Amino acid sequence: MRAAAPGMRLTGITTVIDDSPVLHRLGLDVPAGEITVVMGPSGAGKTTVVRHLTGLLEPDRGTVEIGGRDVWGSGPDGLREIRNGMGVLLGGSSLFDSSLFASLTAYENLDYVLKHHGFGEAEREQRAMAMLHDLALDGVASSLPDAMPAHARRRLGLARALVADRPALILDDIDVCLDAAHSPRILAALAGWRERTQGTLLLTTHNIRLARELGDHLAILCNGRIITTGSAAELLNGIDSNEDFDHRFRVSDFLGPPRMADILADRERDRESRRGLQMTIDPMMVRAAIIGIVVVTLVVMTLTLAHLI
Ligand SMILES: Nc1ncnc2c1ncn2[C@@H]1O[C@H](COP(=O)(O)OP(=O)(O)OP(=O)(O)O)[C@@H](O)[C@H]1O
Repeated sequence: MRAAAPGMRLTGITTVIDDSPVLHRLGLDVPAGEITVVMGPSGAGKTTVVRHLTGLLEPDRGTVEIGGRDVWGSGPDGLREIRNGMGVLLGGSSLFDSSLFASLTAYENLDYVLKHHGFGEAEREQRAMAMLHDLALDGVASSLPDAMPAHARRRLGLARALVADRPALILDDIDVCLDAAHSPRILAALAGWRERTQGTLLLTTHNIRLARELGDHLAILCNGRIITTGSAAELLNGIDSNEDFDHRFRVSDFLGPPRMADILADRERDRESRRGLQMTIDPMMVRAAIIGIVVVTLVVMTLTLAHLI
């Protein structure tokens, strides 16, 4: 039987690390069975949100819920159960970040996860081999993670998160995997996971195209707060570059003083839109509006005078 996809919710999250505020009153809803993409500039707090959701870092204030369960109020056993229900890929490309066992080969790393989730031997072999193939890792099945190139190690981390078809998936900064040669396979593997589990996926990325193609929902995180949420397709419609992204979401407003280049670019855009507006005003319409105002004023004055007399 397929496990139900959990919703995720962060409420009023405030986090201070080394006396520096990182998140402040952050709220985020991740609907069950859908894909939510979190975007925002470097240092905005995306990884910190992931660490709260995955039970790695307790916030100073606020609550984190997964499937209605309080992640930080469930005790060690509860936390373990919640963690068992999710596949996780942490940011960064080091061995530690990818949650891989250094002493196990690529194949054994996947087999370990599958055994932990109670799969029988035949299904373990079938699933591990299929996942290695899907993510172009056949050639390194017998290699230890340390001996692999960083991009392959990263894909193995993703394979580990996907292989047991858990109903929740949290992927921090998968951009590292998304080189031109491998991104179609990665997107296909994610689509396969989604089809099989109908699960909930939260991912963080800087990749606008990926967010638009994959995301149902988009949340923009800036300076430790969610500043915008909505449909990923609608919010990212027509955005092709980081400059477009910054302009639409006014990201630079949240990062200290604005840059002169942005101000000059805004002025130019205003000038252009004024020019566009002037061209769309029809002189006949202006004349008709003035005549209408004069007629209405005369009628009102006549009625007022008649009333006074
Ligand atoms: N362990 C830590 N010690 C000190 N500061 C930290 C630590 N972890 C995070 N921070 C600080 O918290 C802020 C948010 O970091 P975080 O990694 O969550 O941002 P991010 O949005 O994921 O960035 P990126 O897109 O570059 O991965 C940054 O200013 C960072 O320096």
